[in-house]
Amino acid sequence: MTAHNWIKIYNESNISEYTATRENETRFWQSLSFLKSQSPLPEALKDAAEFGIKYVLVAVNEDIGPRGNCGNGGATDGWHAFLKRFLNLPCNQFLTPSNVLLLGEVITDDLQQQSETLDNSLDADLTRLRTLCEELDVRVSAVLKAIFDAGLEPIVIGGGHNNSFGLLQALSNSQQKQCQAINFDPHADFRAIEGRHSGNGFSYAHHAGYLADYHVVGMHEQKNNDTIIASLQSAGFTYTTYQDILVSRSTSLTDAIKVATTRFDPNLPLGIEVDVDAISGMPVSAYTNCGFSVNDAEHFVYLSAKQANTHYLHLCEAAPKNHPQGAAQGYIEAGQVLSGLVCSYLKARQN
Ligand SMILES: N=CN[C@@H](CCC(=O)O)C(=O)O
Repeated sequence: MTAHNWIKIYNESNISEYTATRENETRFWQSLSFLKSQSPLPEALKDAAEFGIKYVLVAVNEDIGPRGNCGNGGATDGWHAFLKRFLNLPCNQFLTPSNVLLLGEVITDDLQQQSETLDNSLDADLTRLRTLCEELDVRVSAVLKAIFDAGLEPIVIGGGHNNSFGLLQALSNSQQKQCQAINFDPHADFRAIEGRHSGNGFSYAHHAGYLADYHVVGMHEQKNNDTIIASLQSAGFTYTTYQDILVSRSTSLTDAIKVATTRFDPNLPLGIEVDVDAISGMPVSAYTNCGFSVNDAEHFVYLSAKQANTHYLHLCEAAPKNHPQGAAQGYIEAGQVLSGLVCSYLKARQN
């Protein structure tokens, strides 16, 4: 199976349910490009790059990873909330996404379907969820490698943080180099090599030799056990805690980001990771009201994306249906936040 088998490529008909028009304004959906070529994905992406495309929006609609991590479902829907908002933003002098390709979705439907009846409180079902997550890794990695090989920057939205593994594997294989990642997240996602899930994307990437350096911004002191912290430290990786930034205020968010950006090797590729469960009140797999603000997250993305060696943005774990006030509110808020983060990335990369 190749990358082409694992992608559902969008055209206008896939977004018509989300879009509206307004007189005298051009909206983002009217400025974005679709992949029109009949060629296999790798060639079609290279053609798109030649036509001036720089950024690629791609979805991974799944919640197998968070459920395989003994957590809640719902991360299947972040992408749809994002589209509803992002596609209808007005193009203007601040931002017009004319070099952005709306590629589509990594195919997950069959895996999601197989996972539907699995109960993560039962050992056998948990093992099966982790096996399905491994199958998903293969697809994410294949599609993302084709994007990186074409010299394009993916913006990956949806699903659990498990997909950091496929992203880092793809980037490392494409560049033939180890990678670095900066992660805005209360969780280090450096759990044991115990079967794939959303809590061990970075430990697996390190174990497999894809991750050379890693810094977690806003790691929460009460959301990581001793084994996770010890494993992170023995890998030589670092963190700045939520408590450092927002409780004792012994450092600022800006300085916490600079710990990584000043230390990281400019010759190695960098991935920007945001688990939106870092943000207070977000509808996510693991809800918190003790987190960062939306504009903190936007600042994280903006400042990190200013690094010349940045290769991707990954926004994961949004689960609109888990909003305490219901799905409708969850869609509105997830859509706004994910759109704000993508715009912060594009603005940082384009200026
Ligand atoms: N990517 C998230 N990782 C968290 C999950 C927390 C939760 O679902 O409650 C972790 O492993 O701790």
